[in-house]
Amino acid sequence: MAIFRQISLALIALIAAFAANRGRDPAFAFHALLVMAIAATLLLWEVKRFGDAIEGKQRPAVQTGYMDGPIRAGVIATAFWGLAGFLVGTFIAFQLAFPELNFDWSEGYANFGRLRPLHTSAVIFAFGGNALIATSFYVVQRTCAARLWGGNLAWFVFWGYQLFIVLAATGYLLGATQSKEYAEPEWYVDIWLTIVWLAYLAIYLGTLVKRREPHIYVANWFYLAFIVTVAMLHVVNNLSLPVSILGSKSVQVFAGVQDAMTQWWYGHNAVGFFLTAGFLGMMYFFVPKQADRPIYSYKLSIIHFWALIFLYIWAGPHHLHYTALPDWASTLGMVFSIMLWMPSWGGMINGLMTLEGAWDKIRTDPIIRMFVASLAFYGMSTFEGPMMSIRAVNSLSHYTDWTIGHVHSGALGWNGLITFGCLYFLTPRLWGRERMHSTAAINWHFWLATIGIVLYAASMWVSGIMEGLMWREVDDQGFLVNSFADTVAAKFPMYLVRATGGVFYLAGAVLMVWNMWMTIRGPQARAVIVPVPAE
Ligand code: HEM
Ligand code: HEM
Ligand SMILES: [Cu+2]
Repeated sequence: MAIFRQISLALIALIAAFAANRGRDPAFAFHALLVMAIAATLLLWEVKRFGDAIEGKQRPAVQTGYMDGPIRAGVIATAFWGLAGFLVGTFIAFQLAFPELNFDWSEGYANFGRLRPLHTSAVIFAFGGNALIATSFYVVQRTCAARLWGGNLAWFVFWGYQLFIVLAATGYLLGATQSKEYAEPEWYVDIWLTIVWLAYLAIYLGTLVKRREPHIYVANWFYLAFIVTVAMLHVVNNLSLPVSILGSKSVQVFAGVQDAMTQWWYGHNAVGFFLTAGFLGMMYFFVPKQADRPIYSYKLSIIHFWALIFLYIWAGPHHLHYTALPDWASTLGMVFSIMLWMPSWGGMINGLMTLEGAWDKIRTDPIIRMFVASLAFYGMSTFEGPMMSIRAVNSLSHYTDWTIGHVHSGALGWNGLITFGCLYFLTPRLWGRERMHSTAAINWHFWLATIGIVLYAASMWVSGIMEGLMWREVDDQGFLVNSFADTVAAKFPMYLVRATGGVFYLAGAVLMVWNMWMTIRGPQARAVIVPVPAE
């Protein structure tokens, strides 16, 4: 086996070296070099291990308890990419307020157009994705009373996913993009992600199959729906033909309005299954755990699960109102979006009511407070979304900052806060510490993040509705009153407020990373935590 691995690594390094030499554009050549360097390093490491094994230097792997190594790595990666993504978000927020920040010397690498997809991918896929993979590995083992299936395959998923992130991010900076929002990476990066994702699915299913608990806890349903659906969305939306096997550019197999519809079927369900179903999986495990209460209603969780899965898939056309899309499709998207309000609030109510009998914890436990605020923002953005999907409302909100505000009340409020709560839950447990280093710092983080979100959302509502109304304004002769540049100038104060919100949010995250660092460095808890078969 070892010799087989070494031969494969050597072959990969060789092919990558050839591709780097013949690559047609800088992004492709750089990525080939990167893959070559990684394969060569792994090869050296393999050879060294091989030598150590022969000399009998290797210690036997610890085979007790759960497989928590990749989860610890995932917790660190989540915090790291979170910081990177928020930092870039704050920087592009300042770029929108002060265009001079698009420096001449960084034109073509760090101008707004290149950094914006870097931000969206960093926060959604790197921060959110690592949080989902790490928590899902934690939850599936605890609720199935089984170690992860596939052994070191979990490490392959962790490192393979980080490689995907680095390929995507450096690709954007070097100008490789297929120009599909939230699906910018080019063909070879997509193929790599497909391989990693199928391994992730195999681990998850394998662990469920070998479970020692007869019952499959509902959190696993949500995680599984997320993994399966994202695989399907990713493959279909990225069907494209490379122009050359030695270049990054590719051409979509769909054209025109079919391409647009496929893209927003993907884009909307990335929200529905990546940013919602997966995060609901988190909610169903970590909220009851932290509150020390059973979930409010198991029946409700099953009903809203199936309703959510069935309705989300049809709502994509609300991103394409008033386009070449046929009216019936646009109406269909609108109707399903409005119906979607009910299962969304079903989830929120189930999470919030789990605190029944433990409401006092909102006052005393800052982690619970984060979960509650997160659910409140989930409720808010899933009320706003159905409203914005109504064609008449969308004719005002579309293309404006209202959409940006909607995105971030969901992203910063719901996804961000629940992830922070989970990181605070996991860090002491995974490193065998009694508790987080500083509870006061968690409290501060909560307030900094909340103020940041409020500044962000409020400024974008004002600026969005203002610019929407300014675009529509006509004089008594029917001529437009405002030029486009007028609306941009009018938005300046709101852009400042939004960027300030970003600084608050980022500051909270810095505090969290410090707190995690101090916890991990701190003394081991006296009573060593013994793994419990099923929680
Ligand atoms: C410090 C925190 C953050 C700041 C300051 C920030 C700022 C920004 C800015 C300035 C834009 C571009 C808006 C435009 O083009 O007009 C943007 C877009 C976006 N951000 Fe953030 N962001 C932050 C955190 C996040 C997080 C945590 C997520 C997701 C989990 C997120 C997801 C997105 C998405 C999806 C878009 C694209 C929106 C669209 O095209 O409609 N952001 N962000
Ligand atoms: C019932 C639930 C929801 C519905 C019906 C809904 C509906 C909508 C609508 C109508 C738009 C504006 C489309 C446009 O005018 O271009 C939109 C944009 C968006 N929403 Fe939601 N939303 C929901 C929940 C959420 C949540 C919870 C999040 C984040 C966690 C989210 C993230 C986004 C993003 C990222 C966009 C911007 C897409 C783009 O780049 O243009 N949505 N949503
Ligand atoms: Cu949508």
